[in-house]
Amino acid sequence: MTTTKKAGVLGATGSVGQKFILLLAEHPDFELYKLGASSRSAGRSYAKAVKWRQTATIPQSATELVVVECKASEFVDCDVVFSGLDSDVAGDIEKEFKESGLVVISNAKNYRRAPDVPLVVPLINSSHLDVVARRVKQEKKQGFIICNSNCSTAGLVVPLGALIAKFGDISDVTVTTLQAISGAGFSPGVLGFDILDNVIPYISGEEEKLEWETKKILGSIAEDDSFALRSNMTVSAQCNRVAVSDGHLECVSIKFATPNKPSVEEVKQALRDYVCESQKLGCPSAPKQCIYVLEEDDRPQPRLDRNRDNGYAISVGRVREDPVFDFKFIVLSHNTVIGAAGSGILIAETLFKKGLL
Ligand SMILES: NC(=O)C1=CN([C@@H]2O[C@H](COP(=O)(O)OP(=O)(O)OC[C@H]3O[C@@H](n4cnc5c(N)ncnc54)[C@H](OP(=O)(O)O)[C@@H]3O)[C@@H](O)[C@H]2O)C=CC1
Ligand SMILES: N[C@@H](CC(=O)OP(=O)(O)O)C(=O)O
Repeated sequence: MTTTKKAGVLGATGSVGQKFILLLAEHPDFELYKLGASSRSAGRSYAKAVKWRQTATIPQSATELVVVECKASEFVDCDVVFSGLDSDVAGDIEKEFKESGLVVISNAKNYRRAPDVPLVVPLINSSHLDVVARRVKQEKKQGFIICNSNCSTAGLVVPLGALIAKFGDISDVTVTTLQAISGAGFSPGVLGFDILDNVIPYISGEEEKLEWETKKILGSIAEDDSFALRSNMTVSAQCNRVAVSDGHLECVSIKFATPNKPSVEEVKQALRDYVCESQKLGCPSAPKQCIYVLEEDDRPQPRLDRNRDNGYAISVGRVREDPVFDFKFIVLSHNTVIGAAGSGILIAETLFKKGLL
C-alpha cells in the first residue's frame, strides 16, 4: 500500500513551477501526480511543454507526465495542489479548486489579504495553520487555500520573528532589497538587455507587499480566528532588481520598542538559536538550521549562500549596531525555494504531520 500523497502542480512550467518539480521529484511523502499550465502547454508531455531553466536536469518522474489545463476536474484525485500560477489567472482557478474540495497551497498574491486565508512562511508562523485545522474540524470539509508570502517578505520575516520572540516588539523596520531575476518569472521575465550592466530600482507592487504582508505574518490570531495585523510595527521598503539568477539580498535596519536593547552578540545568538515548528515536527524538508549567522565581512552572497540546506535556510550577516535605528544586518533567502515552492512544500509537510492531508 502506498503512503505517499498525490501532489498536483499548477503553473508547472514557470519559474516557481519548475522548482516545485525539482523539490517534489524525490520527495518521501509527495508524489508528482498532475501538472497543469495554460492551454499553450496542455496536451504535451512536460519535457516538451516546458522551457527548462534550472541547472539540474528535468527529473525523470516529470518528463512523461502530460500537462493538463488547470481545471479542478483534472485534479480531483490530488491530496494537495501547489499553485505557481500567474496572478492574472490564479484568482479564479484557485477559487474553483477550493470550492471543489481541494487543498490549494498558493504562491500567487490574490488571496494573501483575504481575512480568512492564512499567509504562512513556515519557518516563522506555521501556528497560523491552526486556524485551518479548527475550520476543517468544524466544517467537516476539506477545501481551503493557504498562501505563501511574497518572496522578499519571506526572507525578511524570519529574522524579525526570531528577534521579536526573544526580545519583544520591534517598532521600526527599513529594508532595501536586491532581488534576483528569477523572481520576475519566465513569462515574459526580465529582458537581458534591461538587466545586463544595470540595476532597476522598481518592482511593481513589491514595496507595498513587504510593508503589509510582514504585518500579517508576524501578527496574531484573533478570537474569531481572523488574522490581526501587527499594527505596532512600521515597515518601510525599497526594492531593486539586480543581475543575479536566484537569491534575494536585503539590507535591513530595525529598532526595538523596548528601552532595554540586547547587544550585537545577543542578537546573533538569538538568530542562531531560533528553531521553527517544522524542525520540531521532523518535516523532511525542514532546514537543519533556520538562520545561519555568518561572521565574514562580505557574506552572505547569493551565489555562495543561497543553497544552504537546499535553499530552505535563511542567511544573515554583517549584524552590527545602527546609528539611526538599533541594529542593521544583511539577509539572504532563496526566492524560489524558501521564498516560493519550498515554503509551499514545508506547509504541506506540516499539514501532513498534523494529519490535515
Ligand atoms: N518567482 C518567484 O520568485 C516567486 C513568484 N511568486 C508568484 O508565483 C506565481 C508564479 O510565478 P512565476 O513562476 O515566477 O511565473 P512564470 O511566469 O514563470 O510562470 C507562470 C505559470 O503560469 C502558467 N499560466 C499562465 N497563464 C495561464 C492560464 N491562463 N492558465 C493556466 N496557467 C497559466 C504558465 O503556463 P504556460 O507556460 O503554459 O504559459 C506558467 O506555468 C506568481 O503568482 C508569482 O507572483 C511568489 C513568490 C516568489
Ligand atoms: N515580485 C517578486 C516575486 C514575487 O514573490 O511576487 P508575488 O509577491 O507577486 O508573488 C520578485 O519579483 O522578485
